[in-house]
Amino acid sequence: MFSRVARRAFSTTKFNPYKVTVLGAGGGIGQPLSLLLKLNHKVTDLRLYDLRGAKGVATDLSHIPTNSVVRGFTPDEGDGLKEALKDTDVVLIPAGVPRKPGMTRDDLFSINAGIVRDLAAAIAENAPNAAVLVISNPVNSTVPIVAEVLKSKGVYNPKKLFGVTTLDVIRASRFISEVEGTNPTTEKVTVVGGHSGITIIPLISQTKHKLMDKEKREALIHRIQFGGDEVVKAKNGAGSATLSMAQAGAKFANSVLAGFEGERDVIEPTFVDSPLYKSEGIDFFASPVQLGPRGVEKIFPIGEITAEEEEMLAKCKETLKKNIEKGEKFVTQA
Ligand SMILES: NC(=O)C1=CN([C@@H]2O[C@H](COP(=O)(O)OP(=O)(O)OC[C@H]3O[C@@H](n4cnc5c(N)ncnc54)[C@H](O)[C@@H]3O)[C@@H](O)[C@H]2O)C=CC1
Ligand SMILES: O=C([O-])CC(=O)C(=O)O
Repeated sequence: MFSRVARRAFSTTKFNPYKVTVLGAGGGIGQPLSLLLKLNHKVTDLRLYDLRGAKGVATDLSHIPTNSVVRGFTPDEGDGLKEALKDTDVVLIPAGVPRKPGMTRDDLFSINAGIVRDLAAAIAENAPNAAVLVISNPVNSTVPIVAEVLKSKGVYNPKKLFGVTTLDVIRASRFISEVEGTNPTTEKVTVVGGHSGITIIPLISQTKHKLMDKEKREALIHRIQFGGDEVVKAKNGAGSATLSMAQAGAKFANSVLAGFEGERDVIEPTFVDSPLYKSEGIDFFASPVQLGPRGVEKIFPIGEITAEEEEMLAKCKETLKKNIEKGEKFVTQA
């Protein structure tokens, strides 16, 4: 028997029927990300796809008594990719290879570009209205690849394509709290630009710690920019960030769903098709974005920054432009 309170809670709980698909669900990020999505009450239909292992992960997660049905798909039985994508609302893509020590994210391009291109083509065909959240590196290039594929199929909606840069944002909160001895859960740092090394720009001048001394600030910025390397080095050949990335990906997906649900003031920095520096040939840029029922509602400019940050921005733009063009050309000049 339910108690009166429990019965009331049960009868008034509203479940929104969102379908979410993870491509690369059997991997280091895919598995914990799928677990976190299984725990998200906004998700009712969770589809997990991978070249291998997705069925086992799905069966395992299916025993958790949350509101979603979870199914696993692989290419060996029927058209698994098609079934995983059919009319889904949100697709997260952590498919692809991770770094080993000594590699840059750009070194992953030769393998991951083709993986992401082919998955984008399947999305265009089976879920043209889905929000696409790209995790696979190098994000600065894989997001433009997805855009070009969707354009070539006539289904590109710039309001629904996102490069997930949330890991930079959560790292920034954590690292600044370590430096300042504060509570990481209340630290907010706006991180703009892209997702690799010097293209990652944490705007410390816009935090409550803007008076931090120069040496401390420079070390903090460097740690945020190269936080990924810290994990790659510690894992010593076994891959890159997976658990913190799963948390970041699940957080961002939850914000996209909150936007779909019409929640107000859902703002997340993310790498999107952006007007901010288009006149300089930079088609994509990460800055705070308001999320809503149609995806991107509003892209905020980066606001007032210091001369030091202006310098970082100039360097970021140079690299970002090349990374974006590399991705675009991979599709358009194929
Ligand atoms: N955006 C970000 O902040 C971050 C991005 N990453 C990137 O995420 C990607 C995945 O990293 P991990 O999960 O650690 O790698 P992983 O190797 O553990 O998992 C990747 C999974 O993708 C699957 N896969 C490969 N090709 C596929 C295809 N065509 N279709 C479906 N699945 C496919 C593999 O079978 C594997 O299970 C890497 O490119 C990594 O650099 C990693 C951390 C942070
Ligand atoms: O460093 C990597 O290769 C993975 C990644 O993008 C990150 O941890 O930020």
